Amino acid sequence: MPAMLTDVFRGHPIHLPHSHHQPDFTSLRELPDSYSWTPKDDILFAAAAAPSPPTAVDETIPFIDLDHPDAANQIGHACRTWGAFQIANHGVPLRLLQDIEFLTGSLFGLPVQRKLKAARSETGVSGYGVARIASFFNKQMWSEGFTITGSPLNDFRKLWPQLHLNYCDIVEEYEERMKKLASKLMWLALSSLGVSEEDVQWASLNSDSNWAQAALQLNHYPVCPQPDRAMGLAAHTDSTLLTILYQNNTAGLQVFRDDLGWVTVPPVPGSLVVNVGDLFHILSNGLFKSVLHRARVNQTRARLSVAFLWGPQSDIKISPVPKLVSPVDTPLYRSVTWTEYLQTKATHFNKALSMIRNHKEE
Ligand SMILES: C=C1C[C@]23C[C@@]1(O)CC[C@H]2[C@@]12CCC[C@@](C)(C(=O)O1)[C@H]2[C@@H]3C(=O)O
Ligand SMILES: O=C(O)CCC(=O)C(=O)O
Ligand SMILES: [Fe+2]
Repeated sequence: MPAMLTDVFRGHPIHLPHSHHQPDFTSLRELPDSYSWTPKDDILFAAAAAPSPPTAVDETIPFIDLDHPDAANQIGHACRTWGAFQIANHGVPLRLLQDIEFLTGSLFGLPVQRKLKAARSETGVSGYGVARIASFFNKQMWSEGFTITGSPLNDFRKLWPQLHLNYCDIVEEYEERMKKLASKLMWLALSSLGVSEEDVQWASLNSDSNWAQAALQLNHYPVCPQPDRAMGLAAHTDSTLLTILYQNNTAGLQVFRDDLGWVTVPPVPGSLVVNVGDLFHILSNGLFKSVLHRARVNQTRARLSVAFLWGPQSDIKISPVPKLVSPVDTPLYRSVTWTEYLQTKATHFNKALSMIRNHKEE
């Protein structure tokens, strides 16, 4: 049995530079110093868009209708240029999106003491706590999270002694739908590069995606007294093949483009955001860009998001598709399993990709 996502951080306990306790966000009228970010705490904190012509002001990630006959090429283009896009006609029922949003709101609305009953351990993946990347920053993020890997039954029983089974059903249905959608999106994106199932042996063995696994990350960004100085979730790329993100009707997600700076992804009710993760960047031999993104907060509305983080089972080695590597070149990256990559990231954070890059012989 290959190691599961649940075990990846056994040897990589999280060490937070600040107090481990979640504050009671609702009682704070002023941003405590430990939550006040400056460019010193994150070099890209204030990276504004470069002065640009007026037409570029509203530029944001592409919005793609999956029923459009040219959807595959549009997805491929978005993966190469932005590393992110939004989708409509994705087939996930609106009712299910509303259910997962309700579940998320209800979870974070519980009293802190109850949430802490399901606190994530230092070496664990699942449960309530701050994002794992918190250990790489001196300042704290204005958010709380809940990660689900495998069955949420044990944790949910602690959170909702009465209603946990209903909530487990919602998570199960959501993950089922997301798995199918993620696999569809991956093949659409690869087909735009002329890559088909025969070219990716490990993925084509099983058409029902039994080679994949996922984590669900629920995020809550409470209303913030001084949003300009706060950071909801600091800039990062996801380690996944693909991440499918649902955001409630409150802006906050931003993606980074070298030429544009931070660009806001406007919430479009009923649509989903798709991010290219580091493993897809590796698989595509660097053609698809894993998108640097972050979440900002605001003064009037709490924000919720649900990220479906999707990648291969832990025994699968990901390496650049041979078809995408020129015969005279070496592949850009060495092969790596998701577990190995997550462990590299747990130590080296945003340098993880460069750690597994093949460097040209001089
Ligand atoms: C599968 C995973 C991806 C993730 C680490 C994790 O084991 C579970 C949580 C995921 C998450 C969600 C918030 C942002 C992120 C960088 C983090 O700290 O935890 C991602 C991780 C990732 O993609 O590397
Ligand atoms: O809340 C968001 O919009 C981003 C969340 C995110 O990036 C993540 O959970 O990995
Ligand atoms: Fe993310």
